[in-house]
Amino acid sequence: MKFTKMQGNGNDFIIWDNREAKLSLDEIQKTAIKLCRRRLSLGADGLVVIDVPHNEDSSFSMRLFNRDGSESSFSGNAARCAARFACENKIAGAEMTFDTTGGTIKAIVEAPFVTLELGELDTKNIVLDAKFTYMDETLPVNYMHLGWPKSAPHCVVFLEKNDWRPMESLASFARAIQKDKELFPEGVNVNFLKILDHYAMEVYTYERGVDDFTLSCGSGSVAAAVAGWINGWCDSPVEVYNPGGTNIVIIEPKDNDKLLSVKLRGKASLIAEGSIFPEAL
Ligand SMILES: N[C@H](CCC[C@H](N)C(=O)O)C(=O)O
Repeated sequence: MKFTKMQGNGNDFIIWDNREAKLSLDEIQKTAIKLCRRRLSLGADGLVVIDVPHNEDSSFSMRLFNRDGSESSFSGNAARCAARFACENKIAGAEMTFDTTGGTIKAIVEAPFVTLELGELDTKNIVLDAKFTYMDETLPVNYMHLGWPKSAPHCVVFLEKNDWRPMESLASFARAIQKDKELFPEGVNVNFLKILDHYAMEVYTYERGVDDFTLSCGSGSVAAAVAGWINGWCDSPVEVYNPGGTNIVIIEPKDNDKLLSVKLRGKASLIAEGSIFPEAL
């Protein structure tokens, strides 16, 4: 079994081209769980599966399976990696359209950078002015779903710029939010956001399906930038600093700010390609 390893700002993925091998969904989910184990196997935050396109204008389709085998409908960093993989392997040109579980998107590859055109986000579906309380502490939160038509849930938690609490305490807060099955029946990615200035923010994402902080989350960066923009704290383009690198989020309002056209730009780096031995599985 041949693989490619890639990373987008430290969010690392194993890329599996399923166009010929045609593993079943069940086999793919089992493979994701086995291969993503750190130290025991290849190790990654998720497995990206490339397959034949579903639409005439698309060059390929992609799906992302988290390290616990669950599927996410939308991933910014994984989509950038998929686009660069497709370009390097001549599955698509440098400007391409491809299908994701969260809808058909466009990408432009200027290696190692990739810009994704993610389509339009309807602001009426974003929950503003919410709060979440855990262990006697209440923090302001916003939540939204990203991906069209199937979407991934994101919660943005606002921290003060000088809030330097340990990551373990943020992790406990994130897990408490994830446990709220009434608000988030499908689980949720929790993004902690600190506004640095009008064009820059710091974001740490505790990811659903990984059950840990990743070094970067592309969709989390989009959710945080959109929340910052909607609350009037930042303007586009927003530089989102994740521990693993920087994502740029470009937001263009349309129809009296009812719709936001969103682009995500960042690195998608090639690490290695090779064969997986049966013992890795
Ligand atoms: N890290 C990814 C998101 C993975 C999504 C996932 N954890 C979920 O929604 O289940 C990103 O760059 O957007």
